[in-house]
Amino acid sequence: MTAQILDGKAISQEIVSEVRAKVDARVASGKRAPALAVILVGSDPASQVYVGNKKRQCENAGITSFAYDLPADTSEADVLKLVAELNTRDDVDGILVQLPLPKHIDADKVIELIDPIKDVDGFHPYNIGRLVLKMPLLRPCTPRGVMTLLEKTGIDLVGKDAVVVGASNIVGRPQALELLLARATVTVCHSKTKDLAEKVRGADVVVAGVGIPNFVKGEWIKEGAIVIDVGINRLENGKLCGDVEFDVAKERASWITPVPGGVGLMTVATLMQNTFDACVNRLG
Ligand SMILES: NC(=O)C1=CN([C@@H]2O[C@H](COP(=O)(O)OP(=O)(O)OC[C@H]3O[C@@H](n4cnc5c(N)ncnc54)[C@H](OP(=O)(O)O)[C@@H]3O)[C@@H](O)[C@H]2O)C=CC1
Ligand SMILES: Nc1nc(=O)c2c([nH]1)NC[C@@H]1CN(c3ccc(C(=O)N[C@@H](CCC(=O)O)C(=O)O)cc3)C=[N+]21
Ligand SMILES: [Mg+2]
Repeated sequence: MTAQILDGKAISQEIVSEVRAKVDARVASGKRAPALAVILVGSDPASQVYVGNKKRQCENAGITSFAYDLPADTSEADVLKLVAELNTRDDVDGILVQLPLPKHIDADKVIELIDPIKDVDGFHPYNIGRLVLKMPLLRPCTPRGVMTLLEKTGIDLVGKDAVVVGASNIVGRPQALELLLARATVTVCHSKTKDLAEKVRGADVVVAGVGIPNFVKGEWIKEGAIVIDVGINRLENGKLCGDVEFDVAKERASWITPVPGGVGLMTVATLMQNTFDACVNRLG
């Protein structure tokens, strides 16, 4: 079987247009547009690309964005002070602190200070806890974006065997919780997992978020499986590639996401949805 491509570019544009329509209706009713504050500490080139994409999609969605580009040597105390101030500002609905932060700043401490109602990344323990307890509020963007892609296949996830490769706080763990909420049977794999190939071979749905190019071999993919590649790896030749051996996997999968043009774009589009939702949650 040759896979159909799950087109993150087209689907993310659809999502942003839907948010735009809701923002326009909101503004037409006399309310203000949603607003997102984005904090970037330092000048990591990949982070600059992602933050640039976020600002551009805010414009497309009609969402106001406030950029806080801080030098790499900004103290932890100053970042915490900024978050505390943004928590109190009535004209800010969403707060996003771009990760990774420089080593001298404790990211967990910064995330925990964000008011959960403004936590559009969905990383705060409160929002993760809500997802665990089957009552999600603001859901992490990447896994929520993956669920949107899975919906677009039209395939019912109920009772399907899903394997998540990677168990990080921002990708693998919340992805497993999302799939469980959708009533799939979920296996979460990580660096200590035995017989990874065998686990992937049994999967109807594979989500890979590891950070190693071509780590998931195409030959492991079950005929007809859905393959979602969250990995973003930059090769020495400057090209981006995912965690899945795409060319081989696409000959076995029913659906597959490309890199670039897949999950990354959905992450940013989902951030627009979360920012709209956070605004409505706060202000109606
Ligand atoms: N498309 C998007 O929007 C996003 C993409 N990404 C990309 O996704 C990838 C993962 O990111 P992130 O989750 O932050 O990465 P982390 O490094 O935080 O986590 C990687 C996970 O992969 C696991 N892992 C590492 N080596 C192996 C191995 N040999 N076998 C099985 N599992 C392994 C780790 O296991 P252990 O827990 O045991 O350490 C860990 O759980 C990266 O390429 C990143 O760039 C990230 C965020 C958003
Ligand atoms: N607080 C926080 N929230 C995040 O959501 C967050 C983060 N920190 N740190 C880093 C990861 C990674 N991430 C991506 C965003 C956009 C693309 C993206 O736009 N990708 C495009 C192109 C990227 C390119 O050209 O480099 C694509 O895949 O086609 C990828 C990855 C968000 N993350
Ligand atoms: Mg990480």
